Amino acid sequence: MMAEERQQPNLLVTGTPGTGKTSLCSLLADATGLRHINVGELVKDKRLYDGWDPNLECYILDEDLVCDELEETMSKGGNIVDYHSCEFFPERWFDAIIVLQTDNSVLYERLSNRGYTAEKLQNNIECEIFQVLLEEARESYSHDIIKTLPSNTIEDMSSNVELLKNWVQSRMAN
Ligand SMILES: Nc1ncnc2c1ncn2[C@@H]1O[C@H](COP(=O)(O)OP(=O)(O)OP(=O)(O)O)[C@@H](O)[C@H]1O
Repeated sequence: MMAEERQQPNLLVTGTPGTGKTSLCSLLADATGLRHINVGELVKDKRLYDGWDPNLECYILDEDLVCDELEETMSKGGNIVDYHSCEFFPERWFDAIIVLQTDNSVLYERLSNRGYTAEKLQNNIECEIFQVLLEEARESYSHDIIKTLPSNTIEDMSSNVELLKNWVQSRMAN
């Protein structure tokens, strides 16, 4: 289904682990009534994986299984998808791609608090320094639907929720 046939938009919120995707998506879902889809949780719950990566300490998701699982829901619209990758989703699913960005020192602090191994910590900090998720989004989606938002402070989180809530509402009014 093309974007214009959806009554409610689909958003993707992406960014390096720890930038605040889940926190933002959860608040935005409450504020808009849209459905929050945490892809990491979905993969675990429905076993949509293909093994475990011991280096990155995460499941290796099966992209085809994930896309098949989500197709019907996404075609109806009204979803906020939360995941630290974006290139394997069909381009037609999304009306907006939000890339959260966090300063290295702030991100380091957040990820250290999670008890990550040194290797995982370094991988994630490098991912943020090299803007891996933003590049991935730019390679996969039209640049005019991509928006970067800062996610350093609670004030950032509130203003991001407000901005995206307004965007969703104006989109639905049209
Ligand atoms: N804008 C922000 N200001 C201050 N703290 C934040 C902000 N965003 C998130 N946090 C905090 O940072 C931690 C990580 O947030 P969250 O789990 O939402 O990130 P995530 O990007 O979804 O991570 P992952 O990809 O690993 O699931 C949480 O403790 C959260 O409370």
